[in-house]
Amino acid sequence: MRDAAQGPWREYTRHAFVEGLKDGTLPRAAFLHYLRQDYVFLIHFSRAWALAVVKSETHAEMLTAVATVNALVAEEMQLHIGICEAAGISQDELFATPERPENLAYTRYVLEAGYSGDLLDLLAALAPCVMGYGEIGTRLAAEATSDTYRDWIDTYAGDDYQAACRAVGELLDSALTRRLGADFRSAPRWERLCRTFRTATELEVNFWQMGLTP
Ligand SMILES: Cc1ncc(C[n+]2csc(CCO)c2C)c(N)n1
Repeated sequence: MRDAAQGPWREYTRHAFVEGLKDGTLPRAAFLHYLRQDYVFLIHFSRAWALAVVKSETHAEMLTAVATVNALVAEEMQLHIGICEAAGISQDELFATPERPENLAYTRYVLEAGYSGDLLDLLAALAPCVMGYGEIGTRLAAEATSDTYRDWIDTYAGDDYQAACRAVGELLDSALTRRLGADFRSAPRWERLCRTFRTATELEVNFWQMGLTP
């Protein structure tokens, strides 16, 4: 799926916003604006992962989906609350953040992929978010030249997050095999799933771009 999204994948994982996290040149105002939007994003993303529980067909699928819902609500949203609180942005303010159109487009696209499709359609739309941050985290942990955004980088480079990426990868592989067979890349649906993955990747690029314009 990533190979089919080549150009956008590179724009996503090497966006100017990401490079600014790496060398510490990203303005603090842009980072806080991004975090506030991302908090709203995570609310809707949690809903999409809850929909993955609904669309599961096995206990193993349910387990991974429900673990992701919990990680999102209990840990990742908590990270944003903590960083914003330290910057003087209260939780009430955070919750009341007006949603930017780039944010709305992305999360509702993912939810719609799940509403109108099955677990595969939903996972194809969810995967770029999970895997992209995994790639960005490991690269920045190795290449960062500043400690300004070290906490953020360490969250995504850390063992817990990397293990979550592997679990989602295994869920995607097994869900594909179960529904389309071991040779799922030759199935008629494969191309469309790759297109969904690519569109979600493009929406990630727009999200970074939104981050640069508070
Ligand atoms: C725009 C945007 N894209 C991806 C992530 C990362 N992320 C979103 S949900 C989740 C947990 C597993 O799905 C992770 C790591 C983010 N925070 N904001």
